Amino acid sequence: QDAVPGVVTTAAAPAAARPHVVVLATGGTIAGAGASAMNSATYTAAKVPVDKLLAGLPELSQVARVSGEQVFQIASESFTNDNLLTLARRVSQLVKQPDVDGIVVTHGTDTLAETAYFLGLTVHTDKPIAVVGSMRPGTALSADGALNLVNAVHVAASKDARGKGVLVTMNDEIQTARDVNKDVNIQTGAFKSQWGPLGMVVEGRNYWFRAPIKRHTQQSEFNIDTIERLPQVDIVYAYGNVQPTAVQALVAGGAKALIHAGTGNGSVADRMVQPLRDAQAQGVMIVRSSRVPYGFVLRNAEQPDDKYDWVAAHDMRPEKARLLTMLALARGASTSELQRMFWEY
Ligand SMILES: NC(=O)CC[C@H](N)C(=O)O
Repeated sequence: QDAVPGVVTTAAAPAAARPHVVVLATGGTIAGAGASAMNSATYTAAKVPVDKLLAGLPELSQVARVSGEQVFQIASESFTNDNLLTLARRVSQLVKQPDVDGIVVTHGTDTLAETAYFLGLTVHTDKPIAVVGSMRPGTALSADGALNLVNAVHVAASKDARGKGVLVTMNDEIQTARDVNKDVNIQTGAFKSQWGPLGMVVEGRNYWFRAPIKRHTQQSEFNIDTIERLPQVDIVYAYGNVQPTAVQALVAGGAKALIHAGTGNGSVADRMVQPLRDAQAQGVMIVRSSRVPYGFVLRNAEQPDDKYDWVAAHDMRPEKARLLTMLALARGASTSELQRMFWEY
């Protein structure tokens, strides 16, 4: 066993032949605990430490040599840009180690898809990175975390998962980080992609049906090893009777870009167009996304993006559009470069 402080090795010897998977724990419901087995929705997230999580799953040792590190112990709605940078840097360090074959990140489900997309944009590796959470705490009846975690370790340990970027293993499905989102907030089948999962993992075997087509990991122009900080990018939500108050406050608060979570095909209320253009005149980039979860935003549909020099977020949800825009601005990208990135990533 490796005598690294804070690292627990749960696999039994002879482990050398098995792939080595590092589980980076960040909190969430997969580390949650409730008062009784009936508490499937009322419980405290981010309670159980990673060594206890791994020790409770002897099945893991059949899959891989597993070590665990507690990176954070938080609910994922509280994730900050600093958390993203810290986590991505640690993943990047680990994947460079020849003795590491794959990475699992355990995460609260609320912003799991954001973190997974960020890792896929910034970590350069062909080693599998599986991000996983659960919808029920381990103390609940029909808790889903145990199998989700075993599946994540299996995928992270798999040669056939190499080169497929960051994957999300929830509810027996293997999803690509780019496409997947939490679309249901109370059932175990919570993670969906409008373009469909890449495959499934069942009883320790991966069944693949397709591969990601968009740029990620090794083909990405972003690299966590060279990113020092992320610029402030905020989201403004569209709704009936919306007023420019939020736009003005966010610009005054230092936003370098605004993601407009528009109605329909990224439409913008007539009274919001000038406030957004005023923000832009102060150097704030404007990105048009949609609050509608499925479909995608087209350039120059609903608003004249060419004329205004606005960017269309394609099929990226506002919260994921924020991540790509931060990374683009950190590289000093122009609006046309950011538009290219929305087509490519
Ligand atoms: N199912 C969950 O993980 C939700 C718990 C918590 N809100 C989080 O995202 O961390």
